[in-house]
Amino acid sequence: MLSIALAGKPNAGKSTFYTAATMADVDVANYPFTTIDANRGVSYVRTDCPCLERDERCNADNCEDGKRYVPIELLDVAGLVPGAHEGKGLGNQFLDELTNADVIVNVVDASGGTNAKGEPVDIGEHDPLEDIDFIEEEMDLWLAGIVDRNWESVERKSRSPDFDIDDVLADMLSGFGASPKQIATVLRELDYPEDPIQWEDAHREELARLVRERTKPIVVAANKIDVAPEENVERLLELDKPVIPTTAEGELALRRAADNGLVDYDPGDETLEIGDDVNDAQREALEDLRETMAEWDGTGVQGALNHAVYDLLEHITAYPVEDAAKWSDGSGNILPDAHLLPDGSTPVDLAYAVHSDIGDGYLHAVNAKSNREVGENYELEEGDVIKIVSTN
Ligand SMILES: Nc1nc2c(ncn2[C@@H]2O[C@H](COP(=O)(O)OP(=O)(O)OP(=O)(O)O)[C@@H](O)[C@H]2O)c(=O)[nH]1
Repeated sequence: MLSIALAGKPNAGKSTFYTAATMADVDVANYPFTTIDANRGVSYVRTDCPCLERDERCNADNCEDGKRYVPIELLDVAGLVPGAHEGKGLGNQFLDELTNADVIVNVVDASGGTNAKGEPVDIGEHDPLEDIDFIEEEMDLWLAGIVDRNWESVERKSRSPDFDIDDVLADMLSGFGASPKQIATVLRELDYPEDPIQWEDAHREELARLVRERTKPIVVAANKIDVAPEENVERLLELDKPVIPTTAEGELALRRAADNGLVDYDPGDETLEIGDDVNDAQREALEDLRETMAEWDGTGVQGALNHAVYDLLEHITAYPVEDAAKWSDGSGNILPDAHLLPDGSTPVDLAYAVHSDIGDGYLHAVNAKSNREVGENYELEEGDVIKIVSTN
């Protein structure tokens, strides 16, 4: 399962974001990994279910009237502070945890109510723009430290006649989630001496930066938009980086209210409907929230997760079925499964995602929307419904 890590300074709102995003509703509570442990849970990205193209909505557990929720893993990486790579705060432990993630949501307190160390201050007192870069810098320095500590071994290996720097670095950085292909791309971008003995610190630092950029893309959640000065949010949005305005507290309140039947709201909706059973104070709070959502296109919590998976990681959602006419599995369940796959994936990749042991049992695939057979090199599109025909 794809893994998204929430990172950011203490008090930025990570735990609130995490609690809201992993809050199981009735349908998803049966999911086996809903709570893995305190900081690791299941959340969802939202997409349009292909059942919207049919007369009837599907009966999948994770489809709410055509709003399809596809599981991902969410990690809450508690308070990272500047200097973490030198062991400040809880330091390296958290950086270690980030290595398990495919993509990072950097939760920033856009209200300026949290200072550089993560302590609460008056709203507007701290400039949130100062909080943007430090996660990248901490990760870069930390990774550069790992490269540095391993460099003697690279130098040693370079004396072997079949030394290949791509292989040695891919091996060293695989624990960070870097694939051999990514390492090869990074090395093409990097200007470096042939002989590892001649590498300087600047080469290793640049290597670390490029590897981090490729393997850990970051989206900023400009959080606390319900109280943030608008100007702060606007300045964050002007950055040359992906930024999604969020109110984690608003999302949490809405999920709880929806659970209690007080509002009609599904995660990712841009607005909410207030029911009749609310008291005056609740109505006022919900109306305020509705105004904030109207200004920023929703609470942004679902938007940040979606941006991480669909835009930064460039994934698509594909739906394997056994019956191409009914779009169902063998027991008649319509569109029972949804798989997130990297853009450019083929039916063969989907077959492997469904049955990792398919081996060479793959025969062919049918696009259930067009009812046509598609070749092995067909590139899957968002929302494709595919029947895979195999020998097993
Ligand atoms: N107004 C407002 N407050 C928020 C929002 N999100 C979180 N908060 C508040 O900010 C404070 C800190 O939130 P947490 O979720 O505990 O922050 P954290 O980043 O997990 O902090 P650590 O656990 O210390 O790393 C709490 O009082 C939250 O209620 C938001 O969207 N709006």
